[in-house]
Amino acid sequence: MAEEANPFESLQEQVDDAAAYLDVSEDVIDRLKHPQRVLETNLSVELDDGSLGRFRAFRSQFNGDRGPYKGGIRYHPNVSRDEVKALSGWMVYKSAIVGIPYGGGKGGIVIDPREYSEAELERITRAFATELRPLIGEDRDIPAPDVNTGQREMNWLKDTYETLENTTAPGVVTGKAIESGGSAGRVEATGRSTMLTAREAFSYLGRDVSEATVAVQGYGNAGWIAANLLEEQGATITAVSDSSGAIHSESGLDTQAVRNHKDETGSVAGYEGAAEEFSGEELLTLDVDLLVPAALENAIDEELAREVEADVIVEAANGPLTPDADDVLTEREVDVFPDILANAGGVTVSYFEWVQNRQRFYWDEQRVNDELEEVIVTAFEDLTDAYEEHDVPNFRTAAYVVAIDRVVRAFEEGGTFP
Ligand SMILES: NC(=O)C1=CN([C@@H]2O[C@H](COP(=O)(O)OP(=O)(O)OC[C@H]3O[C@@H](n4cnc5c(N)ncnc54)[C@H](OP(=O)(O)O)[C@@H]3O)[C@@H](O)[C@H]2O)C=CC1
Ligand SMILES: O=C(O)CCC(=O)C(=O)O
Repeated sequence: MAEEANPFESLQEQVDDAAAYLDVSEDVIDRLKHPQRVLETNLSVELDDGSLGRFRAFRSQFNGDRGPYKGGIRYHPNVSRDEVKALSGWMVYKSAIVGIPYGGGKGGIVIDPREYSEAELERITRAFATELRPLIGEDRDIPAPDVNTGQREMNWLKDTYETLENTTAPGVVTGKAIESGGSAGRVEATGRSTMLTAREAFSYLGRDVSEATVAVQGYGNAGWIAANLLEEQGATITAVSDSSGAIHSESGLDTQAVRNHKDETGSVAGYEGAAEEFSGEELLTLDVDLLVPAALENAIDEELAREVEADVIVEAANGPLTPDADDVLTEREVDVFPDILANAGGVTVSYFEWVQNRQRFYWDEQRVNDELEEVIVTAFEDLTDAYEEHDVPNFRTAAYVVAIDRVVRAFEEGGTFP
């Protein structure tokens, strides 16, 4: 089996690919390929049985030229220093392409949260918040949810920070519950931008997403909402998967009923409305119009890319394609619309949440969704304009051309120190 791609090297390759189309010096590009700083820490937390749990945790602050570091916190056994570095770099270019005033950061704890009680997870999260406290702040670095974290963890982070700082600072994290200062529409935002990107992509390609058949890998926050909103657009969701495997129905799955089944049983497997079940990997090579990877990095490598049958890929996950897979799909003329645009709804509505927190003035869901749509449609146009203007091989490189140019301009116009 081929060696797993290192996501940090993937990010660096993506930056280099786009830099070839920009008139920017090598040292400035090099600066855009390395994080500013990475916190690595070991959390010591008492477990329910009285033993001492030890957990490695990271926070990478990649680049702050366009604003405070911003990005989620992931709980997963595969979290690593290089994964967090890559994810924080992707945040830089994501914020830039949608034009929101943030840099990029990302954090994570090496943990399988399913093995711990809620009380243990709270102590672990509060221990991490204590380590993060000197680095984060409403104008410094603003965490948010990612894989296996959500409103609950964000509330604990905020509460710990505010207690230690003896202040109120709701904008120190986003993705909070509404009662703790969260924004309407944040839970749905990542899936919503995926749907909007797919809608714009199909229209750009002279097609209609309402007529598309769709397969979605991953049925968590990003995947299930994307599936649900695409179904609402009229698309037929023929297959979805989670870590237990994939379910399939040629006539279309009822996404809400699948969600209810997963809430009750823990997985999509066993959903009675499915005609058949197969491995999660098989879902990625189904003959569908649209494939939405919404799980983890490196879902599609070079070998699998040769077997992809979808016409269009819209990336809800961060980094689901290895650079080699990207090359194969470009050669095979499969249109890939990149993560830094397609899942940018999460950070965009996080930005709206932060604005609302700073103003202590809250918007209704319609306003959030309308503003999000405008941001994504504008960014999509910026991306396709760059695709047409530069002789780039694919939409990912076009997105990076736009994003890198914006970060470089902020750096150069902001001046260098000393
Ligand atoms: N949450 C957010 O706001 C944002 C998330 N993202 C990105 O979206 C992706 C998903 O995150 P999110 O939805 O938040 O995370 P969740 O933890 O909510 O969901 C992750 C989903 O992926 C599934 N999964 C894991 N491994 C596999 C696999 N091998 N095959 C199929 N499915 C698998 C999980 O299965 P199971 O349920 O069985 O565990 C789960 O359904 C990540 O790349 C994340 O960085 C991007 C922007 C914002
Ligand atoms: O909402 C945010 O700030 C960031 C979400 C995130 O981690 C991501 O976009 O990958």
